[in-house]
Amino acid sequence: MSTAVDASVPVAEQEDGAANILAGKKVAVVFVLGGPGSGKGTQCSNIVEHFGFTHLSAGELLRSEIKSGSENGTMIDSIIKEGKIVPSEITVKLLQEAMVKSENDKFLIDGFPRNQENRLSFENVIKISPEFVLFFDCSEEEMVRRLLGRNQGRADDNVETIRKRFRVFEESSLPVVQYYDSKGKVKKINAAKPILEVFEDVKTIFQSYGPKAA
Ligand SMILES: Nc1ncnc2c1ncn2[C@@H]1O[C@H](COP(=O)(O)OP(=O)(O)OP(=O)(O)O)[C@@H](O)[C@H]1O
Ligand SMILES: Nc1ccn([C@@H]2O[C@H](COP(=O)(O)O)[C@@H](O)[C@H]2O)c(=O)n1
Ligand SMILES: [Mg+2]
Repeated sequence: MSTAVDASVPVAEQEDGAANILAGKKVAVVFVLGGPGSGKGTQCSNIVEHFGFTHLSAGELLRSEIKSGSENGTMIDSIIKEGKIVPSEITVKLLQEAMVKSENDKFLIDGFPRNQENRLSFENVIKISPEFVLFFDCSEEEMVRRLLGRNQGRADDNVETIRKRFRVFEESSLPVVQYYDSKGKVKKINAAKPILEVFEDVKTIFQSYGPKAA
């Protein structure tokens, strides 16, 4: 049975970068951003393995919602195929449910916030400030090559939708990165290098979180 979500739970610690409380539990959040195909999911898997975070991909949660046959599934499906951004209340609710259900107290939130509406909705509902924002920087040319070679059967990995996703990334997601940069919270990674080299740089950033518990 899933735990009920109570958005009215008081949040005791709200300072920037501090651990916060979700449903009575102190949790730390890292937002993982970068263009489509920059390697967010790939590196999150490595971070989970080495540093014991729970990986929550907003895109995966939305794709699961489609597969579950939920009442919002058809709407989410058409938005994803258009490369657009799903209304924040849906995505934030899915993230909140996943966080409340998890036993972990440290989360990588991948592909979120995708726009300022996402950011404000998370701030207002979940009331947690990220420890930092991990930003994967990669050229569009390289990202297209990766997406077209991904072969995971994703409905949005086609040339037409990829073009739209890049436009949304530039117009809606980069301003979020700039917002967090102005707060000194962005840790930028050169994501154009091979996977293991990118992870060497990622490891340096996560060192203070210590190894995964045995
Ligand atoms: N540094 C890298 N060098 C070469 N290929 C990579 C690298 N990182 C990831 N890839 C490959 O590129 C593809 C996209 O990677 P991944 O799914 O991690 O990207 P993403 O940022 O999560 O994309 P999306 O936003 O579309 O979910 C995958 O096939 C992955 O194996
Ligand atoms: N915050 C988000 C995240 C994702 N989406 C939609 O899902 C698509 C796939 O996301 P990935 O991170 O897995 O690439 C994305 O293009 C959006 O359509 C969203 O709406 N909001
Ligand atoms: Mg991904």
